[in-house]
Amino acid sequence: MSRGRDSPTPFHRVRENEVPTQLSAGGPDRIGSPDVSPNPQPAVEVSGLVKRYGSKTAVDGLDLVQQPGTVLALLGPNGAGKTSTVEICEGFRQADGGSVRVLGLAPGSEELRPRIGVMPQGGGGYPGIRAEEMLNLVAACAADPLDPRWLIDVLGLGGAARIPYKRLSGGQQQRLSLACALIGRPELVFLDEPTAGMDPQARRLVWDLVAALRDDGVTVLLTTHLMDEAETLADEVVIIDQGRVVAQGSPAELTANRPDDQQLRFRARPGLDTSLLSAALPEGLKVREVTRGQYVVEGMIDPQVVSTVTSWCAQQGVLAEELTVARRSLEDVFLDLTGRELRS
Ligand SMILES: Nc1ncnc2c1ncn2[C@@H]1O[C@H](COP(=O)(O)OP(=O)(O)OP(=O)(O)O)[C@@H](O)[C@H]1O
Repeated sequence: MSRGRDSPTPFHRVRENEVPTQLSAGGPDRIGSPDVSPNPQPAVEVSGLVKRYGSKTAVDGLDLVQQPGTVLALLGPNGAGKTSTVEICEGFRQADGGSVRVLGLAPGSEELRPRIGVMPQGGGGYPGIRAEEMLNLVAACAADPLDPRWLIDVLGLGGAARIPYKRLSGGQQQRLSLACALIGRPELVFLDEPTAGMDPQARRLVWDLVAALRDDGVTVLLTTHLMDEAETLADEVVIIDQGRVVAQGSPAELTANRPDDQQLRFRARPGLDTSLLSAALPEGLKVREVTRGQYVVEGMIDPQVVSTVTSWCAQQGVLAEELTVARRSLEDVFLDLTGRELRS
């Protein structure tokens, strides 16, 4: 039975603009039906995945395991192979090698279809169809859909319900696509770049919704090239580059800092002699030019180290710009592993 408009909803609305923050626990108000067995099988299991397009290897032996009820972010720059990986899991692309199981089943199997929700990159809808008509159509394909009206409200699309798809803003189209992914109460949702092109308010709404899904035990596999998105939402981050996993772990694990593992970063003229700076600093500190003109000093950063770096730069006749002492971010992890920036 679908959730009626007056019946309790799975979301607590705590803000004026009705941004969902959390799903209620248990009972009929769950969006999904998580696996609660003591040794749950992985929600997603990818092993040695390979995808080629002609001579281009887009996914190159990728492994990942996602536990049920978690949020996993595939983080990587454009072209890293995120969409190829996700669309193989969804059953929309064929792998050229390796194996994939989704909820223990082969991607694309009939049995799997009602159990997953898919938000593809860039959305896509018939230009003349109204937002609420589109959601009603998708709801009609589900055995036990959520109430479309309710979901439209939750996603802040109330004012756009009767607007044809083509006339919705990019962010509204994205939110409608997300509503379509969720309407069938999936156990597992794939969200490909869910906040691409959204303004900060809409992005926040989607972030809250993902957190709410997780609270309700729904498994979420999302792709993003935004490290703050991965850092905020994910239990597990898999950083991929050129079709390979370059690092994985929780955001805290990936960015973990020991007291002697701090970073001082600054920008200056490219090609400074880092061995000279290294010699001026206490032993144990490492100095590198990670990309052209972007320098990093790693180790125990104290006020004396900051002072030494700025005066050494002054002696070289260069200004140390954007000097920061910070814990490592996922962006730094990616930069250190690949020598490139995530946004490149
Ligand atoms: N249908 C296709 N035909 C040919 N090449 C493709 C095709 N789809 C993807 N590619 C290429 O494969 C590589 C990986 O693409 P993919 O879309 O999987 O990466 P992505 O990490 O999702 O990137 P983005 O964030 O830009 O979507 C890219 O070099 C892309 O150009």
